[in-house]
Amino acid sequence: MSDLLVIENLVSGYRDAVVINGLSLSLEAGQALALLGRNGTGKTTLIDSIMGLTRHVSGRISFNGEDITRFAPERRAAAGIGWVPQERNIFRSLTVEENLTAVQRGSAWTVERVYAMFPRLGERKRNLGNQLSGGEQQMLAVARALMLDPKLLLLDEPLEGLAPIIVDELLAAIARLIREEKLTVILVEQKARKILPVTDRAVILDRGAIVHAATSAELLADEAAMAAHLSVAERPARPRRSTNPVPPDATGHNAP
Ligand SMILES: Nc1ncnc2c1ncn2[C@@H]1O[C@H](COP(=O)(O)OP(=O)(O)OP(=O)(O)O)[C@@H](O)[C@H]1O
Repeated sequence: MSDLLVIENLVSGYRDAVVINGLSLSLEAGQALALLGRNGTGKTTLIDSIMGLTRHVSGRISFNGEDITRFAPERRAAAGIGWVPQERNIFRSLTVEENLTAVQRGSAWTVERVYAMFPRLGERKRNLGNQLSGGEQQMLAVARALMLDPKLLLLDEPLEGLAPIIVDELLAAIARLIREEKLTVILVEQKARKILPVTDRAVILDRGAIVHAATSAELLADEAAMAAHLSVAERPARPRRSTNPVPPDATGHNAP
C-alpha cells in the first residue's frame, strides 16, 4: 500500500510558540492511527497543522502524492482531508438532514448511507442541530465530514464528554468506517484503551514530538509504555460495584 499522508520534519505552532518539534509520520491508505498523549502535548496542534490552521515554520506535508505544505485549509479539504474538530462544527439552526445536504458533494456518501451508518441520525433527521444531545451532535459532525467524501478523516477527541453508552455507539460506527469502509483515519483520544482496539497503529506525543510508536495491539499489551507516556487514569478498569444507582444519561449528555 502507498502512503496517503507523509509528514517530514514538521515544525509548527502559533505566533511565537513552536509546538510541533520536527515531527515525521506517514500513514498508508486504509490505515487507522491513534494519536495519543497527555494534555497539552500537541495532538490538536498536529491535527490543525495537517489541516493548515497553524503557523508553518518548516518541514513538509504530502497528501495523496501532492505537496500540500502551502495549501490553504479549503484546498486541503478539497484534496480529501476531512476534519472533525473538538468543537463539533455543525449548523445548529438547520435540521440534521439539512446539515448533511448542505455540504454534500454528490459523492459516494449519500444521506441514506449516512443514516445506515448512524441510525440515530435517521431517527432525528427533522430535528434542529441545537435539539440534539452532545453524542448526536458528534455523530452529525462525523457524518457531515463523510458527506465531503474524505480520503483521510481527522477526528479530534470525538468521544470527549459523552456518556459511556454513546461512546460505545460512536466508537462502533468509527470502527465500521475503518474496517468496512477502509477509510484512512487519525483518531485523537485521551482514553487510549478505548480506541486502540479499533486502530491499527499508535503514536504517543510529548512536547510536540513522537516519543513512542507501535502497532495498536503492541501498545495495548505494553503496560510500561502506557504508564510512562499516558495518564494514570489509563490503567485497565477493574470491575467494581457501582456506588451510583442512577444509570448514565443515555442521550449523550454527561450524567450529573
Ligand atoms: N492558539 C494557541 N496559541 C498558542 N498556544 C497554543 C494555542 N493552542 C494550543 N497552544 C499550546 O500548544 C500546546 C499544545 O496544545 P494542544 O492543544 O495541541 O495539545 P493537546 O495534546 O491536543 O492537548 P489536549 O488533550 O488538552 O487537547 C499547549 O502548550 C498549548 O498551550
